[in-house]
Amino acid sequence: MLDAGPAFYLATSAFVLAGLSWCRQYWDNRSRLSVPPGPPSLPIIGSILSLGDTARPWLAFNDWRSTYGCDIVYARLLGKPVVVVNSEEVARDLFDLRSLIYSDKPHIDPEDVASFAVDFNATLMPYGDRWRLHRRIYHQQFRQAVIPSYHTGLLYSAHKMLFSFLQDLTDYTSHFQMFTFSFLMSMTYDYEPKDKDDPLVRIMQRFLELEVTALGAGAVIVMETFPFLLRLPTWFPGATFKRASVECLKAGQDVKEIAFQDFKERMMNHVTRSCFVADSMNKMNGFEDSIIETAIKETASITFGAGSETTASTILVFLLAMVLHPEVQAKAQADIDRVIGKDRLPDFDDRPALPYMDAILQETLRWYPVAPLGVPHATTTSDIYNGYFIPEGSCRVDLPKGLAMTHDETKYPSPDEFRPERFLQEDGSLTSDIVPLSFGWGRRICVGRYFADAALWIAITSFLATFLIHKALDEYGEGIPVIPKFTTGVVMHPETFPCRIVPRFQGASMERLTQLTGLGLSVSTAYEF
Ligand code: HEM
Repeated sequence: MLDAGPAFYLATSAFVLAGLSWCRQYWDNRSRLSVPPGPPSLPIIGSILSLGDTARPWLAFNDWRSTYGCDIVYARLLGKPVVVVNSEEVARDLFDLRSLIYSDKPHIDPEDVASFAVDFNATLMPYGDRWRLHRRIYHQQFRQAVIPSYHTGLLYSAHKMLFSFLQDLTDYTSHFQMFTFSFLMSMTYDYEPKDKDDPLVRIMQRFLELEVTALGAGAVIVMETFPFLLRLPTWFPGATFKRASVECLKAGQDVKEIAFQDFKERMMNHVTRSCFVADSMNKMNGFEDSIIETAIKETASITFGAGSETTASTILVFLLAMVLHPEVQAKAQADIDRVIGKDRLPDFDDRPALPYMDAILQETLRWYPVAPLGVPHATTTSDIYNGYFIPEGSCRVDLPKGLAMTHDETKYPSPDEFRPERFLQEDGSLTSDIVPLSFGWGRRICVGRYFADAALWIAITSFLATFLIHKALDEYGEGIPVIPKFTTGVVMHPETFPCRIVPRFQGASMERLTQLTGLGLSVSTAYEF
């Protein structure tokens, strides 16, 4: 090789020079390139004034798309660079095709107590080895192929939800919440919560509340990505925030340890069945390897937070759509009666024969995505996209899928209307559009999406098979109008609305439901509220 001669050295030098010249040109271009268009920026506050309703930033993000005529918009918000991705095409290009650059998450200041409180949450975890291990554990348990193994458990939780409705036809929010608590706790720890006050549920909820509303996921995302949201309102003074951080740290310990230790004790006594923790510990040798055991403990503790509010909120959106659209409800119930009849309840085997129910589910996810901003991604290096410079590191890349993507008029005409038909072909079969938009993108796409899909389908189909929902009546017997209003936050849901839920069939009773479910449930074993 050393004797390769002048030709070799000349070729090598030419190659190196060409490389250097390319790099030079690249850096020169980069320094000349501008960031994507966006709202005017003032010193210190950046573009906050252009946001309008700061509690619903996705509305402004969506407007910026037409104002700046671009699907990718750049803004500085109180010193933080934010790149807003406003179309499916750009999201696919960046998050799917350039996932190596766009899979990080906004970094939480390590000095902050909050960073310890939520550092085991995969949703917020920096892109790296720890996240990869967590993702592998989730993937093993939630990949599409294993979802049928959860069907029996999901069906059981859905049937319990029906019993709860028969007991109390008014408290629909609690029934949907309890449905999610039931399937998440039994799927994760083989633990069946007795009621909303169940001690393990309370521990999980306490952490979730602190994480979402007081501190963690919600506030950290808000703090890191939309700090203007924190600075504007007066109800979030610094002292409260510090106290909440410490509380969240303690709650985070509880959420990891208590349910896991409870599970281990039951396992020692050989009274546990297959579930997320049991299967992961067995498959990955968690009993021998403390790093694996810790990762399983952490991943398990997050399933409740990641899956409960998102799923229950989506079912509430469905309920709102049904009260506003009796014609959709009637069509779905006619389908259910035709396929299933009245002598049994829906099962997962019925799903292929009920495309209209799937269309309702897809339309629900599209109409009001419950996580309209998704969870922000961050770039690990700078990038050039379509001639625009995307800054490195601290750049937060947001996903306002709430409106820009799921309400894209070219793809979904009259996007504010609830029309399940948009997901059906002329012959009544489903289109290939499955709205993955609600579940994120690329390597960080929601790892529980197939599981959530199964849970949502069985919940809404079982509900429509058994109950009717109407407008509530005023004192004159007139229907009370329902005006949709939504909470704000990282996960949002419809505010409580008046409605009247009634059993579909005469003679619907606990006994009849016991017969139909075949699970031996009775008044005494249904949830108590
Ligand atoms: C309707 C229900 C659900 C919705 C709308 C939803 C939505 C999302 C979204 C938007 C993300 C962020 C994706 C991104 O960063 O691009 C996410 C991440 C995640 N979700 Fe879900 N989710 C749902 C249910 C669930 C369930 C049932 C589970 C688990 C049992 C789950 C577990 C997770 C986890 C672990 C992540 C973090 C993934 C990662 O960063 O690698 N989700 N979800």
